[in-house]
Amino acid sequence: MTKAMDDREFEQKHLDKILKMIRAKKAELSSSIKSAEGEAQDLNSHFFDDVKLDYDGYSTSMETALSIHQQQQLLDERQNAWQHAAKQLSTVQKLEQKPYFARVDFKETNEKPETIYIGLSSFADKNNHFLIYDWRAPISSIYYDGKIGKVSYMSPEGEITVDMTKKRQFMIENGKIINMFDTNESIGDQMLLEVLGEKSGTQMKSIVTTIQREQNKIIRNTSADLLFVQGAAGSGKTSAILQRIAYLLYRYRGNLTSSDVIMFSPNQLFNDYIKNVLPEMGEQNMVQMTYWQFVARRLPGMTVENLFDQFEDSKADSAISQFKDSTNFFNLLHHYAKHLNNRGVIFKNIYFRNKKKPFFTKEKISELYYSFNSNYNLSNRIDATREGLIKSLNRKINSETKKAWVSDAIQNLSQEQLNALYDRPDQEFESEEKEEKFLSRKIVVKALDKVFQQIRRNNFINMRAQYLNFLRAVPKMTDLSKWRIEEADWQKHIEEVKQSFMKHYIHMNDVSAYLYLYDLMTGRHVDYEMRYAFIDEIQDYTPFQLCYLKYNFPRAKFTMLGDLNQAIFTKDESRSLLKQISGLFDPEKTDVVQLTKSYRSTKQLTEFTKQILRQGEKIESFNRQGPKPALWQRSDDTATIKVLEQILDENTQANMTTAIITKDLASAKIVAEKLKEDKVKATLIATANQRLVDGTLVIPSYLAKGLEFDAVIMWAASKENYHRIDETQLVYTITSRAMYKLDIIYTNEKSPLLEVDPETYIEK
Ligand SMILES: Nc1ncnc2c1ncn2[C@@H]1O[C@H](COP(=O)(O)OP(=O)(O)OP(=O)(O)O)[C@@H](O)[C@H]1O
Repeated sequence: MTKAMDDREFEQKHLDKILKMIRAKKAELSSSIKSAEGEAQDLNSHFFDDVKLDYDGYSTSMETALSIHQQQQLLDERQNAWQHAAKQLSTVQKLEQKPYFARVDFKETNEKPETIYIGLSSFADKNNHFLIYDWRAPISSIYYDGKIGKVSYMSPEGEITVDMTKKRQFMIENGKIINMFDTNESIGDQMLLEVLGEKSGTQMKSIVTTIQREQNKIIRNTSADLLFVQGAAGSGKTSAILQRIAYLLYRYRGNLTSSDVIMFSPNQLFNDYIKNVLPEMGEQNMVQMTYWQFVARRLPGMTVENLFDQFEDSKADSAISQFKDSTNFFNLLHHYAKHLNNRGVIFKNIYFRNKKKPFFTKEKISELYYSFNSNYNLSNRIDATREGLIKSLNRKINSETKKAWVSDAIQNLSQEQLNALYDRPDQEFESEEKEEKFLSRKIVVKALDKVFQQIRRNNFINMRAQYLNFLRAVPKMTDLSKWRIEEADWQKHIEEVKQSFMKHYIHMNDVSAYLYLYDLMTGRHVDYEMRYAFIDEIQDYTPFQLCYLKYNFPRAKFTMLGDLNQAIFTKDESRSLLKQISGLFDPEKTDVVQLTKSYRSTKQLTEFTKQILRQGEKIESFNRQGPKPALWQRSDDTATIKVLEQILDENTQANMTTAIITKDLASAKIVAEKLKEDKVKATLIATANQRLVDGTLVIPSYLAKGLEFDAVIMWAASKENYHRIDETQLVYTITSRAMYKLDIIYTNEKSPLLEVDPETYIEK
């Protein structure tokens, strides 16, 4: 028998032994869950038998309350035991499918040699001896980090160096080892090749078995306040974030829960794409949001410019936008708000019934607001004003009850409405006059609730006018010519903002500033609880937005990941992003990591796509083989559709999912329509709220962010369609979505942005 066979046999035996123990544990847990369930049911059905009921008068007596409480506690304990066992069972069930994926042998100085196995979670025998180590345990780090020989890892007691003598990887299916490799590399290419060779699906997968060394650094970083990751398309940024969240939840278990972690992602489609990764690793998903959701939920009365409009709005790269997106603009707002402490807050009248005569005039509100001491800050001022207004509101109740509308209202009440006003059905009054007084007061208080709510919600501040006032003040606070902005253009811009406000519409480059001004004026409480904030696809955020997120989550540690080469909304502005935001964090606590290797695509595809970039030379390809990209030039639309259908046919035969990526939504609709006419099955993804499905998709570029497909067809890649230099990032984003096969179709001349070494593609 060869040594390899020997080893394999040995490992299979070990696996069988572990599996046996796992199954025994599973049976044990299942039965204890059953009995816990039974007991809880029993308790529940006898709940009131055991509780001493003693209803005396209106309130439950102390003894009854205590008895209910005790019974409840008993139930809760059972419930907890049950929950704990159920969680354990689900872990064990996962382990049963794949107990572990690696083994490392190592020796610590002056200690005996050790062998450990690493899996998705830990598993111990009755004596608490670990048979499987969680991949996030300190010692597991050596599997990801080191080559054979001396290697260090961080333990809770500090750095420990060991001598690693073996590193073995397993592929296990249905209790059988189907493949195993001994490797000297951090993670052997062989294993990675196997994993990457698997077909894509509508759901992202965890990379826990093959985390790369550089990725591991991101995952296990606990020191940085700002961890900034710049990584090529497909270098595993998104994968690393999700693994990092799982790691942090493990590392700080008991202190950190998934609700203390928030992740901002490019769109809803993407959220859907990644939603299974954490649950597969046995963790709960974090709070997930898009920036649009984050701001729009606070402005229910306004329409906030959406992704679609933002993409189609070509003015986005003007000098004015650049200025409004900058940290300078953020700081200007702060200054402006400070000056409001002395004067300048714009108020609104508050009305009640009479639409002509205000209930509280704006002059009176202003007088109240500025009557407070000048060392008040803005938020105290607003609180005091609110209180003052509520006091005067209460004072007005009496005089209001004497008005004619109140007695009219009482006359017109139905018996049912009347009954609802009394405190008790049998309420008695000394006289009719007293009863009328009581009812009048009730009616007035109810009607004034609207006014009360307006005060409570700070609706006496004229926010829109205030924001416009700020924009008007900008030229006095800063020299706009430094931003290449003419005064007249600025005035025109203000007028445009005003017009859109009148239509209750707000642009993306106003919304954060608008909310920030509101927050500064009202002292809205920011979220001190959030401990970790993750921002994926950072290149599509403006410096202003990042400042605003930092302001909203002052205690959170930030992880920002992105590829400045894929900036499809902010375009070239993104280059200065890191510089602009680095000022927000302590430089000592800022770590910047670069990921240069692309794992998504085959060597042929990466070699092609990286040339599209002006600075793409840093991107390394991973040695996985596939066909070269194909360029299809055809003379007219009929011919391009024919080619499209031919490629789809080939891809489907080869069992590949294909995304046809168009520049915008309009052309995606046209393509989908044409395919439908020809009875070719394809799903149009028109909004981010749709679901990803198997089969062929037609999708506009800005919704394809962060996703990947076996095969991509770039539609209408002509010069006419893509010619601006700032569309480079867009073309790169589209083409880098492909894992295995890329076809590019166009009529007439091809886009100059696709001018690359002809050796790297084939023309068909
Ligand atoms: N260490 C790894 N082991 C196995 N697969 C990996 C690894 N790293 C990345 N991948 C795979 O590479 C692909 C790209 O990863 P991911 O989407 O995380 O990259 P990204 O950097 O976020 O890409 P983009 O910026 O283009 O959206 C995924 O299929 C992922 O599973």
